[in-house]
Amino acid sequence: MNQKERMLAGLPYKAWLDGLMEERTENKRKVQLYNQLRPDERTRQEELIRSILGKAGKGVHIEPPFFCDYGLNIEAGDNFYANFNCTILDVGKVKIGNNVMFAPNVSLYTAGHPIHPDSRNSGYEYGIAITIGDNVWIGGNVVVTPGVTIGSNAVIGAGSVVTKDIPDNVIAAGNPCRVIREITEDDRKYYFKDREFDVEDYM
Ligand SMILES: CC(=O)SCCNC(=O)CCNC(=O)[C@H](O)C(C)(C)COP(=O)(O)OP(=O)(O)OC[C@H]1O[C@@H](n2cnc3c(N)ncnc32)[C@H](O)[C@@H]1OP(=O)(O)O
Repeated sequence: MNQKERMLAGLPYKAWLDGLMEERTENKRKVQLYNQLRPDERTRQEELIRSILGKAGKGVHIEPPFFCDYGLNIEAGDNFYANFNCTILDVGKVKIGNNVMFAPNVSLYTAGHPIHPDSRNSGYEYGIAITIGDNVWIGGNVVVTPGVTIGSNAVIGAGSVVTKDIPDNVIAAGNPCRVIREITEDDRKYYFKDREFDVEDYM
């Protein structure tokens, strides 16, 4: 296996060999262009983000500035929205489901380095896949660490550091991120805490 194949297999690999550095440079060039587009250049934004991401469903919008290593290792479903300053270290695969929203400063880190300093200084690093289900809302300043899966319909509270898998249908928050409670039918009619919708078309 070359270093790229090792990287994608979640094995220790060296990030500057076998064309990986060139791929990152090419991606950074596109990302820089994306981040410099004017807000009204919607068609160009859409074309460029589709050429950066490995896969993108219908209605993907990522607010600039956005940062990622390769782009190609990110798969986003339909209706993906990421607010300002999203950082995705996509050394490993990142799979994002349908109807997912990221608040500002969400960071997904598939990448990591060995713990022991001698192993770390060898230059080997790794990327372990991150998976986000459907209908997930991730609050501002959330960090997701390598290998985590966030279940469908989950809400991740602002400022959380998600170090372990989060099941479907829960609110989870904190550092480390833990389940606060399940989301149930009772949540349907509220838009914030005990404030009920005053409109009919919210479902
Ligand atoms: C796409 C975009 O751009 S979105 C715009 C950006 N907005 C955001 O990032 C806002 C994100 N919202 C949050 O983090 C909210 O706190 C929510 C959605 C998690 C609140 O969910 P609720 O069910 O209403 O939780 P509630 O406020 O009742 O709190 C329940 C408990 O969790 C705690 N809690 C709530 N949010 C957090 C959090 N982010 N971190 C740690 N603890 C939290 C509360 O303090 C409370 O604890 P207690 O029981 O000890 O008193």
